[in-house]
Amino acid sequence: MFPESTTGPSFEDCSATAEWLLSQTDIRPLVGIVCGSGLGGLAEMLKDQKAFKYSNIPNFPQSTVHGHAGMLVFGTLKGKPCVCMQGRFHLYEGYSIQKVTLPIRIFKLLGVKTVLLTNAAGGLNPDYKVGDIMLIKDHINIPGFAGNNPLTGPNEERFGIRFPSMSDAYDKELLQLAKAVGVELGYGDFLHEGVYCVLGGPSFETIAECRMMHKLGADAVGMSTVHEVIVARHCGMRVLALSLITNQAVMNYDSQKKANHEEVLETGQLRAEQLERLVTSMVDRIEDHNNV
Ligand SMILES: O=P(O)(O)O[C@H]1O[C@H](CO)[C@@H](O)[C@H]1O
Ligand SMILES: Nc1nc2[nH]cnc2c(=O)[nH]1
Repeated sequence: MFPESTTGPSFEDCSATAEWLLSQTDIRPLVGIVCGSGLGGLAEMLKDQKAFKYSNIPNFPQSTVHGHAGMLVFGTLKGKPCVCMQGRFHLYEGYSIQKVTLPIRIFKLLGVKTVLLTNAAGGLNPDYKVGDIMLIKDHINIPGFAGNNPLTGPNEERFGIRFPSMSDAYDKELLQLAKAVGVELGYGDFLHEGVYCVLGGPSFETIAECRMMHKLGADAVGMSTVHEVIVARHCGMRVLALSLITNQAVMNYDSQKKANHEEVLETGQLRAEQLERLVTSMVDRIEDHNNV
């Protein structure tokens, strides 16, 4: 028997939420977008919007973090039906890891095929500058090392298999496409491909932890995304994820710098337009791409 804390919302709970949402809108989304800290402006690009406050959606958690508005927005982007989370959930908010990732399963039940995840992250790679964009090619799941994985508990076969692979978590074709689109948009100078490391937060990292993560092969660090990727891959959706490098992780003992959420949100605002253009162009091309 699994302890209650690892059972999470049931398939029936997820279905009830998805059915409720589908009864409220005619939009049948194929792309699901998650906005990172300070990146909620992405949702405003959707046309013909139908927006739901998280507090009005059955079984949905509430956003508690500044920079995460707490709205689920349906609409079209370049004519493509999308659903966008303006605000995600994090482990440090006190939600179970199953609750943090519940919206991803709801995406699946809404009919989403491709998930586009964004986040704000600290740069560990010394070549990265504040404002750079990193396309995520792989991750290091530190909470997962300690058994905190969103698939812990009885496996729900209606979503996926017990032991999904993660070596193919980040869709290679979508990564190539994102790189090409980034270069077309003139972002080549500040676009990277790298490894994202997730921690539980909410405290930022120590200097020793930053050095360790960099030595382990991580290029950026954050407190989200990876759990969503695992759940999305478990139920067979394709994933593209990107980090906006909102601050440089502190790696030296003589540095006076301190990571802070205000800088994270400010950098989000600074790069909002470019990020919106990248996401819009990707959504525009994803369907063409899927049809190949
Ligand atoms: O990953 P997102 O949701 O963008 O948020 C990032 O920004 C917050 C810290 O400033 C943390 O929640 C971190 O994970
Ligand atoms: N853990 C972590 N999350 C972030 N989110 C944005 N910047 C950072 C950072 O430096 N560290």
